[in-house]
Amino acid sequence: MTNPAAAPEVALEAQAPPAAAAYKLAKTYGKGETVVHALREVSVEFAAGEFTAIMGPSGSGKSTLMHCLAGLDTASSGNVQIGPIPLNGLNDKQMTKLRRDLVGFVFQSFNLVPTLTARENITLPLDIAGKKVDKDWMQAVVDRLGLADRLGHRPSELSGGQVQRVACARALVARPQIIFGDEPTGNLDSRSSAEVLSILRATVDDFGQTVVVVTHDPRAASYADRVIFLADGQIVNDQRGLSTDDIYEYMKHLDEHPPTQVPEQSSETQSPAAGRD
Ligand SMILES: Nc1ncnc2c1ncn2[C@@H]1O[C@H](COP(=O)(O)OP(=O)(O)OP(=O)(O)O)[C@@H](O)[C@H]1O
Repeated sequence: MTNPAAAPEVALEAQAPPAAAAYKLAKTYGKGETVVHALREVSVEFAAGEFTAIMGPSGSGKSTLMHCLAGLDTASSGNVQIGPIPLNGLNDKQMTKLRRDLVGFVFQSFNLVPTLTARENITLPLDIAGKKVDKDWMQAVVDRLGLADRLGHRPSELSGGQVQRVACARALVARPQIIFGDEPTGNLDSRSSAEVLSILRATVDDFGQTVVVVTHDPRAASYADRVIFLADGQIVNDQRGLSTDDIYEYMKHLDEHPPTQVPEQSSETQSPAAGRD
């Protein structure tokens, strides 16, 4: 017999809004003969609690897409939503507040403040925003990342791996709607890189966090639940459960069938999974 208590949960899950989404997002640079279509009406939704990697050849529009999604850049047309909030029409002040309240960032260079302790670095975004730190949550994050006995140290007194973990804790402690990573492992050796990716993976698995990273590295992308491939400003593939080899093979395929072979324009030419449905 069906458990009647389970039904509402399923219904709620089906209706859960995406953590972030782009609808028909276009970005062009320049005009006339020199025009560059960095994004060609890209539509994509990022489900809450999922880890997505964005891949594609150099110049395919990965960073542009991520920057528009994170409210760091504005598109030429189309819409972006963070949670239920459309970014269109927000002024600079509102955009800054939205980034501060709803978005976490983990960048290639981890941008810790050298004169502050690990604890102060972790709480800095909340302190700037004048918000109270949720002590229990901070403790849970710090414990999970193995930083409990390092909170009084400055970045120069921490190992490279610990610096990365502090940067991840800082992104997590404000409980953002979504964490964006721009090549978060770009400068790291393979061990440190695996550590950052495991942390991001754990934030999704243990805390239900939503994570979206741009990466060139098939191994890094294999930590994700879902991989979106861009070519020539369009989503050309969107799949879940890919191995490093699958991702490597598809990237090779994109190199052998360069972006000029992707048809011009519009959401109809994208992977069905990329559309707003
Ligand atoms: N400020 C800009 N002015 C002109 N063209 C730009 C500008 N920023 C990006 N572009 C162009 O837009 C396209 C997409 O760039 P984007 O940086 O998003 O690609 P990417 O996939 O992140 O590349 P990479 O992997 O090399 O970092 C490229 O053709 C790039 O040259």
